Amino acid sequence: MDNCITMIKYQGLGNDYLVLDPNKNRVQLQGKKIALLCQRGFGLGADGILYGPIEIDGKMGVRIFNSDGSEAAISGNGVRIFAKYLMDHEYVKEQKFSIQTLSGPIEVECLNNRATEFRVKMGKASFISREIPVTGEVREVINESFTFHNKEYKATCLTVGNPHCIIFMNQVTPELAKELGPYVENADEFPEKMNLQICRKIDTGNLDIEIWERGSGYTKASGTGSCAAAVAAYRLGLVESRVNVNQPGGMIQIDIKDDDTIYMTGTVGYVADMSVAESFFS
Ligand SMILES: N[C@@H](CCC[C@H](N)C(=O)O)C(=O)O
Repeated sequence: MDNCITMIKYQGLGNDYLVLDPNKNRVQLQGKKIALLCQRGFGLGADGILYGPIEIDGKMGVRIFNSDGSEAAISGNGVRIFAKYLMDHEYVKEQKFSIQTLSGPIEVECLNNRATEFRVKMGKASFISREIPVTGEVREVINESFTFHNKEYKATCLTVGNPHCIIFMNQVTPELAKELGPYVENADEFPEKMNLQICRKIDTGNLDIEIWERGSGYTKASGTGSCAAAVAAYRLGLVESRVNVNQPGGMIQIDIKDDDTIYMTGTVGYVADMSVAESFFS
């Protein structure tokens, strides 16, 4: 049998990631191999891969890859999952610590003794076109008309370390997210592509979203997507500063502070240790 590489699968509200620890496996990650590993037919199946702990800017960090092999600067569910991995494998012993990502340092706090719930300081959002990015003159992209798949939509775009497009609707369904998602993800107005959340306001404390992720497609949950939907709804005066974001995989709670700092609270779960054929990496 091939020499095996160990990977550990976790999920955050059904948004599943494989953790590959280079300190335990001598392997190099390549984009096309990531896509193969994440396939749910020929591979292990996952929405992405978390590669770490590695050093980023001199601190303990993680690199985040989508299932198509593209790299993301940040993943909300991914950060909670990686925080659990670090505690499960005794890289950290404190309840509060920081994880370095390509989007910068992310402060996490473990909320229980089983390391299955975390509160994460996700930083601040920006609606400024140049920072998201969205093409055209520099402006805040709020309730702006876009045409996707020959139909006009009002969309609010923002970055929470990665780019998000929020479209409020009276009804959200997986089918609509899957139909609209690829057009939004690859629209010419979004030079670094785009994550889409279609969003329905339930009341001033609850939203319902369906998700199409840049580089991963339809997923059951998104931490950054939850942050983006909550902040967009708050900016539009639709919700209070504490919002439960409901999605197919469960609920993520978002708190927006007076200084606009976003906090995300949500659960994570261990799934399995997996031995992977070395041929996946050669
Ligand atoms: N599921 C993640 C988002 C992962 C990154 C996203 N696909 C991107 O490319 O920006 C989350 O929980 O935030």
